[in-house]
Amino acid sequence: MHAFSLLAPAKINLYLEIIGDRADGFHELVMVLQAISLCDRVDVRAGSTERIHVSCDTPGMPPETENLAYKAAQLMCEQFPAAHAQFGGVEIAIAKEIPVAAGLAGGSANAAATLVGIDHLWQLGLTVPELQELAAQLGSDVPFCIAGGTALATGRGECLSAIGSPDPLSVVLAKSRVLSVSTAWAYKTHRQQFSSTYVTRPEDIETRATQVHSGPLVRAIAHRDNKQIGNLLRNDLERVVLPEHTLVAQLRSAFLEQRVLGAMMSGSGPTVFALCESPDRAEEVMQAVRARIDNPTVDFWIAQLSGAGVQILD
Ligand SMILES: C[C@@](CO)(OP(=O)(O)O)[C@H](O)COP(=O)(O)OP(=O)(O)OC[C@H]1O[C@@H](n2ccc(N)nc2=O)[C@H](O)[C@@H]1O
Ligand SMILES: Nc1ncnc2c1ncn2[C@@H]1O[C@H](COP(=O)(O)OP(=O)(O)O)[C@@H](O)[C@H]1O
Repeated sequence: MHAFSLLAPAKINLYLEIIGDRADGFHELVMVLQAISLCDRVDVRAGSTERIHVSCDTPGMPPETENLAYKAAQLMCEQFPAAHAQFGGVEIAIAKEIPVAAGLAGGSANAAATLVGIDHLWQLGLTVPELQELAAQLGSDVPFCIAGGTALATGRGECLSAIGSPDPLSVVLAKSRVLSVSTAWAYKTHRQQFSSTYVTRPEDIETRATQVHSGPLVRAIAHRDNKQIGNLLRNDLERVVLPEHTLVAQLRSAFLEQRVLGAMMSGSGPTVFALCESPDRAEEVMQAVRARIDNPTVDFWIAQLSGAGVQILD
């Protein structure tokens, strides 16, 4: 085959606790990451020349060589020069459904799909852990995007362990088109304001990760206790983003007024999500929040929690 089409799912964070600083300048995290059914489509095909080419149907994307999919292809060319020489360059076409810079890991998902697509195109037969190791060189969230589903993520987000999966609950997403939050800014501001609470001893970091792994949220997920899952959502970055961006805080409150299972900002935002028991309930909640917020810059989506990662389409 000279071409593969892949689905690249977005993620939400059900849990994001900032534990401390890392020597590499990043933050030590404990997260529960959850794939959702909102997907980009990534087409990867053999190129007619040696070069990498990335096209995308969405305006406002970074220059081609800054695209995370380009960086993923470049990494594969560097790591597998013989396959690159044998099969030539790659052409990548991205059809975006996942909003850009939303806290939903759209770019990371595109990079993960590119790694999987090139693995197939060049018949490398890489394992999931091998793909995840390459993915970690591209960004903290990229390893998760390879296999998706539900996972506990530690380190800077790249160390993954499997946990149970929740019911395929419905999720309403809301994001303003005019708001953007820099991930680097969010973490830096958190450090400036809250580093006095950071844990520094490696054994304490380990203990905290273990506590979350065997703790209430992971148990609620394993028992499919939807009410508890909603109650136990946590995102430490809300402490810096909500005071700065009142619309994010308003969306979160408007969802909670609808008595959803739970509502929270995803990642560094600005997307806010709400968990609902069914697609009908999600539709009802979306209509009510849209009317309540009455802001034409806010877009809404309905999706489902998903057990999938990057998928190759037939
Ligand atoms: C906040 C989260 C939560 O899932 O997601 P998004 O909001 O980006 O979707 C992630 O931690 C983002 O992951 P990702 O978007 O892959 O981040 P990276 O490119 O690796 O890092 C972007 C910047 O965020 C900061 N960063 C990221 C991860 C981490 N553990 N500590 C950090 O301090 C660093 O300043 C880094 O330069
Ligand atoms: N393929 C891509 N899709 C989306 N954004 C990308 C992509 N490649 C690079 N980016 C850049 O990555 C940044 C983060 O975007 P994205 O991955 O969508 O969100 P987030 O990191 O908030 O989850 C954006 O500012 C965008 O310029």
